[in-house]
Amino acid sequence: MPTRTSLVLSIFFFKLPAYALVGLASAAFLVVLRRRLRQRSLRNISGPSNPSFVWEGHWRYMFNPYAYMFYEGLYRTHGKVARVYGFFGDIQLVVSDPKACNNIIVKDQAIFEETEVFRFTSFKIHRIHPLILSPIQGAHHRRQRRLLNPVFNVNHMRYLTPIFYGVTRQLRDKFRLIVENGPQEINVADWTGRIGLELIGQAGFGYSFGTLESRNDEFCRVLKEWVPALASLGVYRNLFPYVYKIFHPKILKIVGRMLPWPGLNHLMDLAGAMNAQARGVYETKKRLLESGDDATAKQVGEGKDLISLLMRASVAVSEDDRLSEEEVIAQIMGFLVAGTDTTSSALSCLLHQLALHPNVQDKLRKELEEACQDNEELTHDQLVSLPFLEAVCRETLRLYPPLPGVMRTARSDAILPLSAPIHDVDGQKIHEVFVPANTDVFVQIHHLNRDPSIWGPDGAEWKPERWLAPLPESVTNANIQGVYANTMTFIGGGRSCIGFKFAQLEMKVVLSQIVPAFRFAPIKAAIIWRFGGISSPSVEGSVHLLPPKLPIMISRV
Ligand code: HEM
Repeated sequence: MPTRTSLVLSIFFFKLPAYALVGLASAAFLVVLRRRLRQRSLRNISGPSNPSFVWEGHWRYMFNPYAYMFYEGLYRTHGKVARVYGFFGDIQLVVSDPKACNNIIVKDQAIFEETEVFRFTSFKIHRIHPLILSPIQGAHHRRQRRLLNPVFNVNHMRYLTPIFYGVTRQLRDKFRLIVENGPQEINVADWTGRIGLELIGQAGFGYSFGTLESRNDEFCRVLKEWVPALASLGVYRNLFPYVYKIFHPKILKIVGRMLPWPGLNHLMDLAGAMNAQARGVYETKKRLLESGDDATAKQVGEGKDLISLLMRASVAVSEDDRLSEEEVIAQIMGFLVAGTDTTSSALSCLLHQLALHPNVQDKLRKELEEACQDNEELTHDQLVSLPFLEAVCRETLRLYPPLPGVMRTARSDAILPLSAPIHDVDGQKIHEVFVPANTDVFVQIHHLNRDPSIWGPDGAEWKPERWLAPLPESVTNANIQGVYANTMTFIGGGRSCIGFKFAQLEMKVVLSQIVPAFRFAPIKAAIIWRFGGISSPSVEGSVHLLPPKLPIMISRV
């Protein structure tokens, strides 16, 4: 006969945990079943079969540096709305139909919100405060945008222009030294990474990272590795929202460190480095602002940088609207993540195209030389009025969007109208797609921006001249509601890129200084532009994708 104590012990140690496990498993099964039943209408959408039901579906192909091949195949075989599989057979949609994309990003933005996976993996991993780029939604997000908008307006861009020139002069001097004794091969991706960080440092935070003086190379690497490191977690990122809801972040941090999972450990190291850097910038700024106007005037950027403005503006508003210390640090981190690698990728790509198209390069050089006859450094207004410079930037950002896609989740049932009907798996025409609540959708900016039915049969070619004539009617008719040049490169709606004018100005200042001074030519090896999270170049056949490599010959003009 079992004693009373052994009975209690067996219930406590064996039966209760077993019941709890069975309970949890049954609850998870019911959740999955309910979702599958609700998603059954999506099975009619054309798409590849599920390579692994239980675990990762297509995520292995969608989030790796070779993802561009998968998306290309998907687009060619299944068209502008394709069904793919995620975690435990979850159905997701990859969309590049213009009307459907407008609905997701603008018209129904209240329904299609940032995915939980993005919110949790990106920022909670290091327990940083919610920031504009991440979990915050609704009123909280609008409040932060309200505070940030003025620091990104055109007037402020005029103030920032001289800061951009200061940094770019440093780059030009470096290039001059490199080509002193004749043409040289340089890794453009490395240099654009350095200048991208220094520009955001000085103009964004009034802080020099010293990347053009060969200081802080390590931090450039951290930023370049962040998005690929996130993508490398693959489908396992789906677990994060659940574990974060159940366990305390401190426990997760300790457990995360102990897990034999190099990808996660690496991501935590990167997040730690970014957090420390962002805190360092904040502390420096705070000290300077507290020491008064004289000290601020002497710092890099003379206190006109975005974060100084934000901190001052934040003091001036009511207590409820004020950004807390953690929120400002979060903004710094957000700008670092959102504004460095993206601009670096765009600039690299533009210089690559100029190297491949010497005629375009000459034409751009001529326009810049003529404009700079009286003054080597053009004002903001002069820069934005140069038609060919504008055309070259637009064409690059259209054809090679640094962020090739964004992800959203339908918070409630939604209907996606289509600009042209698609055929379901039975060959029936569909004019709209019913999207059940909790379905993830990927807006495929890369394919939308080069769609031949919008941009014409040469939509996939780099032709800056297309912007010098009126655009075809098909572009106007597509009515793309992105904030930039009939494209979704910076998306649209309430979550559009707040830094899109900043990014364009960076690109234009850099080009205005280096194109008249140097000639860029391709090397023999082919360059491949890969994307998983962010577009980045590498030499064809190269196994090492990080750091990105874009070798180009540079010589004096
Ligand atoms: C060529 C360069 C850039 C590109 C292509 C780009 C693209 C984008 C895209 C597509 C988004 C939306 C992401 C999503 O919703 O999932 C975004 C958001 C954002 N970007 Fe950019 N970006 C660029 C440069 C910058 C710069 C230079 C800054 C800051 C100085 C910046 C700050 C932000 C912020 C703060 C958000 C979040 C906005 C919000 O959630 O309200 N970006 N960007």
